[in-house]
Amino acid sequence: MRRAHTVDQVRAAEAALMAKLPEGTLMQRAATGLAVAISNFIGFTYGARVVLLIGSGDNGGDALYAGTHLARRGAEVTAVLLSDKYHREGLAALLKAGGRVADGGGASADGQPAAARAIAVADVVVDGIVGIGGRPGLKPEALAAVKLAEEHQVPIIAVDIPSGVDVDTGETPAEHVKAALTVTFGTHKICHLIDPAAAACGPVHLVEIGLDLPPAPVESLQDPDIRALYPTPTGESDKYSRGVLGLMAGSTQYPGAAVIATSGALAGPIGMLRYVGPDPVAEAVRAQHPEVVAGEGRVQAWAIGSGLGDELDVDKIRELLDAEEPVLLDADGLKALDDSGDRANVLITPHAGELARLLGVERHEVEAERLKHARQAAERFDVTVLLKGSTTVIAAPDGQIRVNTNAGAWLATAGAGDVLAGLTGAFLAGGLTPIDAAAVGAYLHAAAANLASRGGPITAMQVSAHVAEATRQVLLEE
Ligand SMILES: NC(=O)C1=CN([C@@H]2O[C@H](COP(=O)(O)OP(=O)(O)OC[C@H]3O[C@@H](n4cnc5c(N)ncnc54)[C@H](O)[C@@H]3O)[C@@H](O)[C@H]2O)[C@@H](O)CC1
Ligand SMILES: Nc1ncnc2c1ncn2[C@@H]1O[C@H](COP(=O)(O)OP(=O)(O)O)[C@@H](O)[C@H]1O
Ligand SMILES: [K+]
Repeated sequence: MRRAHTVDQVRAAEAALMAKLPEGTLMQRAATGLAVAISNFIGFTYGARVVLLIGSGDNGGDALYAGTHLARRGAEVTAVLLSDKYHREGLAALLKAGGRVADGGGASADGQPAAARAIAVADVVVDGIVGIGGRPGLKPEALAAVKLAEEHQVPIIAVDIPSGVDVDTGETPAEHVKAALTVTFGTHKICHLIDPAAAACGPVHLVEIGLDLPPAPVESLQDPDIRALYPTPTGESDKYSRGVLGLMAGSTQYPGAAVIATSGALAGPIGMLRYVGPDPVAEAVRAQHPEVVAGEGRVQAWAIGSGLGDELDVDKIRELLDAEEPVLLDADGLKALDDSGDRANVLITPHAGELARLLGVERHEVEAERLKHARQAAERFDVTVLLKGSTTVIAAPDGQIRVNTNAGAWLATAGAGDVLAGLTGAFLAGGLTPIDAAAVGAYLHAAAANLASRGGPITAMQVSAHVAEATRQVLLEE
C-alpha cells in the first residue's frame, strides 16, 4: 500500500519525532537519502555537476546538506540562492565541503550570470525551492532558473515535491517544476498521487525517516493489497457462490459495448454472467461469449450503462439502484442517477466529461481539480465515485480516497471504459465493497493494459484478453 498524508499530518508526526531526537537528525536522514538518490540518478558522483536551487525553508536545507554529501565525494556542487533567507548552517556545511555559491545577478567573465552558466552545463538541477510549506506557483527568480534548466534539457530532481504544485490537492493552478525524479521523506504527499501534480513528479522515491503517522486519507493499492482482496475461489465454491453479475450494456446503436463489457466481466472473479438487452445485441454477445446466459435472473450485482446510448430505461435503472444488490453505473447509465435514496451500494465510473455533467461544471474544471470533484460527487450522490483518467481517483461517501496510478497512456482507447465497467462490476458481484471493487478493478485493468501494450498500441478487447494473465501474476507473486 502506498499511503499519502496531508501536510498537517506530516508536520504533526515530524514534531512528535523531533521532540525525541537530537536537533537536525530528521533533516540529516532526509539529506542522506536525497544524496544517494541523486547519485544513483546521475550514475556517478565524482566530477558530477550539481546545481541546487535554494528557497527560504527547510526544503532548501535538505538540498544543501545533500549537496554537502555529494561535494565531499567529489561532485562540483553549486548553490543558487533564490532568497535572502536560506538555511545558514546548510550553506556553511556545503561551503566547507568545497561547494560554492553562484550569484544570480553578477556577470562573470563571459558576461553570463554565474548561476545561469552553472545551470546550463549541469548534470542535474536539484529543486530545493519549496517543500510542504510551499504555496502554488514559482516566484520570478525561481521560474527563470527552472526555465533555464528546461531549455538546456537538464533533468530536475525535486526535493519532497515539485515546487509550485498544490501539495494537499494535486492541483497545479500556476507555474511549477516538472521533475524527472521526486525524492520524498517519511510518507507520500497527496500531490504525488493525484494528477495533474502527480504527472509533474516523475517517479517518486520514498526515503524513510521514522515518522509515526496516523491513518492515511489517500491510499494507492499495490500487488499484495490486490492479492489480499481478490475473491479467490475455494474448494467449496460453485458458480453461484462465486457471484453472478447482471450486465445491462450495449444497444442496437452500440452493440460493441455489450461485447466488450462482457469480455471485461468474464475476466473477473464471477462464476456466471447474465446479459440483459435487446435480442440482436444478446445474439452478438453470445456469438463472442457462448458462456453468457441471456435474460434476467438472480444476480449478486449489476453493471449498467456502457453503450446504452439513447436506449435508456431510466425507470428500470432507478428500480435497480433502489434494490439491495450493488450496482455499478457507467457512461449513459449515469443519466439515471439522481441524488435521492440510499446509494451506499452504488459505484459510478464516469470520465471527467461525465462527472462534469453530473455536477453541472465544465470538463476542464474536473480535470484541474480531480480530487475535489470526485469527493463532491461522492458526497452529493452518496455513491462511490471512480473517476477515470491518467490516474484514477476513487472517492467513497465516507471520505476515503484511493488512487490508481499504474495505467499507461495506451489505455486511453475506445472501449477501455467498457472493459473496466464489466471487470469492476464482476468484483462487486464477487462480494467486494464498492471502494475495494473499484480499486481492484482499476488496478487489474491497468496491469492488463500494460501487459498487452508493452509500449505499443492496444485495443479494448486486447486489454480484457490480458486480465487473466495480469491476475495470475498478482495472485502467484510472493
Ligand atoms: N516535515 C518533515 O517531516 C520534514 C521536513 N523536511 C523538509 O522540510 C520541508 C518543509 O520545510 P519548511 O516548513 O521550512 O517549508 P518550505 O521549505 O516548503 O518553505 C516554506 C517557505 O517558503 C516560502 N514560500 C511558500 N511558498 C512559496 C513559493 N511559492 N515561492 C517561494 N517561496 C515560497 C514561505 O514563505 C516559507 O517561508 C519539507 O518539504 C522537507 O523538504 C525534511 O528536512 C525532513 C523532515
Ligand atoms: N492518459 C491516460 N493514461 C492512462 N489511462 C487512461 C488515460 N486516459 C484514459 N485512461 C483510462 O482509459 C479508460 C478509458 O475509459 P473511457 O473514457 O470510459 O473510454 P470509453 O468510453 O471509450 O471506453 C479508463 O479506464 C481510463 O482511466
Ligand atoms: K521542492
